[in-house]
Amino acid sequence: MLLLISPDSVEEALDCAKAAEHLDIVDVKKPDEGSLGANYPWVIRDIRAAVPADKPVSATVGDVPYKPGTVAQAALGAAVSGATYIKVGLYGCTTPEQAVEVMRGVVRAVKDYRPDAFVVASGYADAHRIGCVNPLALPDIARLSGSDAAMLDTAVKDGTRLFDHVPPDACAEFVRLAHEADLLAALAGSIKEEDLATLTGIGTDIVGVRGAVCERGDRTTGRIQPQLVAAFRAEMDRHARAYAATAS
Ligand SMILES: O=C[C@H](O)COP(=O)(O)O
Repeated sequence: MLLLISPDSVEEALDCAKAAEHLDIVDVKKPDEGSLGANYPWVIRDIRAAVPADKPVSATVGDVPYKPGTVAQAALGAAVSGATYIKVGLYGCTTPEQAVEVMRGVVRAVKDYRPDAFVVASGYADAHRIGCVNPLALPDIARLSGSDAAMLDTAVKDGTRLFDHVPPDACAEFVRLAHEADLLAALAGSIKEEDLATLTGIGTDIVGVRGAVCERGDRTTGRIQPQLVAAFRAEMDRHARAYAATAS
């Protein structure tokens, strides 16, 4: 399982860089603009310059509206700024058809510019609270649009977590559907260390985290702490070993 960590600034990205050996993807975000809030192009560029070259930089395009042209242009902006993982939160899409249309535009805009870029179609585990597409529709949306991964996060950061909205069995189905479609499955949403056994067991490919590696567990007022990133990774590795031992 890969570990994706979401800093909100160059300063936090530098703290991520101190823990670079423990993480896999640095995900640029602006949490005060929403769960998948988009940051400025120059922040993406500066973070790309600040973290080791072998660590991919991801950028969120935002909790986007159903405006395919606007979103495609924004996604290209993230790619031009140096991100190679482009994440789109399909917040304003109320049907799978709308979501596929948005993601097709993103895939074309990004891959015309950079064919090896990795496009992530993200939905929300708590979609019922905001009226967007069903979480289990995401793998099909990603497949039909030519995206590379399907992801779930939570839209409302109020202390509720991924499994409060999409229980482990349904997350397992999400991962199964993603794998059946040859996609990576990414899961996030106030994930804590205690969730790692389940996430490992269901075959999650990428776990996305912010709050759990911030001081006081506070994704808004706390800053990412390199030692918390290292501790989180150690737990991931422990569960990976335990799972491999039981599987063999
Ligand atoms: O992409 C992952 C998110 O940044 C998750 O943030 P969170 O762990 O605070 O919910």
